[in-house]
Amino acid sequence: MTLKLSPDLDLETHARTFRERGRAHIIGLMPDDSAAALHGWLSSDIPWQTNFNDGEKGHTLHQLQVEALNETQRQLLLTHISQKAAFDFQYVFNAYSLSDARKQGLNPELAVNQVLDFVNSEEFLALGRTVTGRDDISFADAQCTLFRPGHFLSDHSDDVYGKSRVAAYVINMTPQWRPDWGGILQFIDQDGNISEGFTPAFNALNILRVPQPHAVSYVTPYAQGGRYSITGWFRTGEEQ
Ligand SMILES: O=C(O)CCC(=O)C(=O)O
Ligand SMILES: [Fe+2]
Repeated sequence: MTLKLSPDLDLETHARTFRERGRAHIIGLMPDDSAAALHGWLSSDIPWQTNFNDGEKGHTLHQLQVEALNETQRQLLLTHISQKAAFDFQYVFNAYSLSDARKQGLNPELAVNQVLDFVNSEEFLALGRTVTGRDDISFADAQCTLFRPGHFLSDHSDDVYGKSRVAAYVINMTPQWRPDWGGILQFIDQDGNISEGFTPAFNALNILRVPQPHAVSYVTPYAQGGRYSITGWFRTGEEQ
């Protein structure tokens, strides 16, 4: 199954919205069969890791390491993360980096790996160039993410020195979600208000200009089913 874009996307309208607001929300990104295939890969065989940060430093726990924690250790880790989140940039969520897996030759048998080729296909990069108005976009990196209850990503702007990020993209692959379950992609204005929020959706693409303050709100304990996405950045220069 090769993933495709829907043939009838109105990219000029999204480009105008992006110019005006610094972001765009594109529904019906792929034909139904592509969306169903991607959803199948995301909800079955991914070796999810747990990503969290301690200040500037990112940490990744592999599934076996998470399973090896006893209840006390798990609670200590979560308490530590919550305490840091009160005052500092903080995140915790499940992820599987397609870019790192490709570089390291990991799990070559997984069908989901081909999503990295999809986001680097001429048609997906052309979509990114048209919507952002930036012809110099040359590649995209990608990771699968899964936010479950207790996961969040606090206020940040995606602007990392040396990464040449033009815009972030988030392919929403969550079949069922309610806005009051949390996990909202929130845009934070100068007064600290939420100027816009995108609720997890199915087969929709968010594109957001870098830099701009945004966050993924805390996923409540009663959220069902998981918030699945493919996330990455449209970037310039040599692929790295
Ligand atoms: O998952 C999302 O909606 C946004 C993720 C994000 O902001 C990031 O990974 O930097
Ligand atoms: Fe971000």
